[in-house]
Amino acid sequence: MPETAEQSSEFVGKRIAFLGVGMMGEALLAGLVREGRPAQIVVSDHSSDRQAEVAEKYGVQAGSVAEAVAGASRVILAVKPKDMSALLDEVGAHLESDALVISVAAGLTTAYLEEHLPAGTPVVRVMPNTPALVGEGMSAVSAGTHCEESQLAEAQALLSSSGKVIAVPESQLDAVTAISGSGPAYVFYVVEAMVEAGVLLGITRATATELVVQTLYGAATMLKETGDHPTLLRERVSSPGGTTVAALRQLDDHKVRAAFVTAMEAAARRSAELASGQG
Ligand SMILES: NC(=O)C1=CN([C@@H]2O[C@H](COP(=O)(O)OP(=O)(O)OC[C@H]3O[C@@H](n4cnc5c(N)ncnc54)[C@H](OP(=O)(O)O)[C@@H]3O)[C@@H](O)[C@H]2O)C=CC1
Ligand SMILES: O=C(O)[C@@H]1CCC=N1
Repeated sequence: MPETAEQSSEFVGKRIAFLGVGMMGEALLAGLVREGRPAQIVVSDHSSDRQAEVAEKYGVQAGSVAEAVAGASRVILAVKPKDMSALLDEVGAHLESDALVISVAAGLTTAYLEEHLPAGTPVVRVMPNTPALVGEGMSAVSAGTHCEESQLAEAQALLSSSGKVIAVPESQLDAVTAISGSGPAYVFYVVEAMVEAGVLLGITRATATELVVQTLYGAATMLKETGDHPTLLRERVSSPGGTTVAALRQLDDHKVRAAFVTAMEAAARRSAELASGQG
């Protein structure tokens, strides 16, 4: 792996290895690069095309898993759960003794990660989400058995480059996955539906998209900035006998609220299944 003078001296001890730079790996990488740390980062991906594309786009180094892990003080694992066991075997063979391992894989517990890594390895399990790509991510972290407070804080600091970070008990991470991990997909699904409806009502797709996206952004900003309860905010939109109540009655008749609950229960269940190796 080619090294610049800068990378071979002062930055080596702080090197961050990204193993797997698909959707989620790239989203987190983008935050660190925005923070101005590209010289510290080495990426590795199964797909050599993808690895080269990401390395070029963000101006970071690229190499094999062994090259990325050797000399890295932080190792971020962002492969699919089904690929994790093979990756952990490879990582374990090259891991520095004081390296912190951070996994973003859905479902896979800190106990699972610890079991597949050298004894005593400090691990942090994270559930991030893709808005990290634009610095508006939401990550929840839990520490493994050998992870000290300072190492959890280090992981939180690293993730804060791509958005908000909270620490939760690991028992809550399946629920977190159902809420904020998968959450962006529910929002995009609602956007698709609203745009389709707008087109049906005779608005061009471009205009409908602009209307929907800004409405979503405005509503999210109101929720965040006012701190008001969503019920109160919804009631303020709903004039007596008006258009909004007519629409909301249809959503209730179609059991949309209940559908969200059962959908999110399914996501949490699936996260727990991934932990027990079912898939
Ligand atoms: N996407 C999301 O919204 C979120 C994803 N996550 C978690 O993030 C992880 C990654 O998901 P996502 O980014 O969507 O998946 P992607 O498939 O987009 O990315 C994973 C990448 O890792 C590569 N890979 C597989 N095995 C290895 C290996 N041994 N060494 C190096 N690279 C490897 C894959 O290559 P190839 O395809 O060639 O195998 C692929 O490019 C998952 O565990 C997921 O649960 C968590 C929160 C949100
Ligand atoms: O769908 C998944 O399994 C991953 C985890 C959360 C979001 N995407």
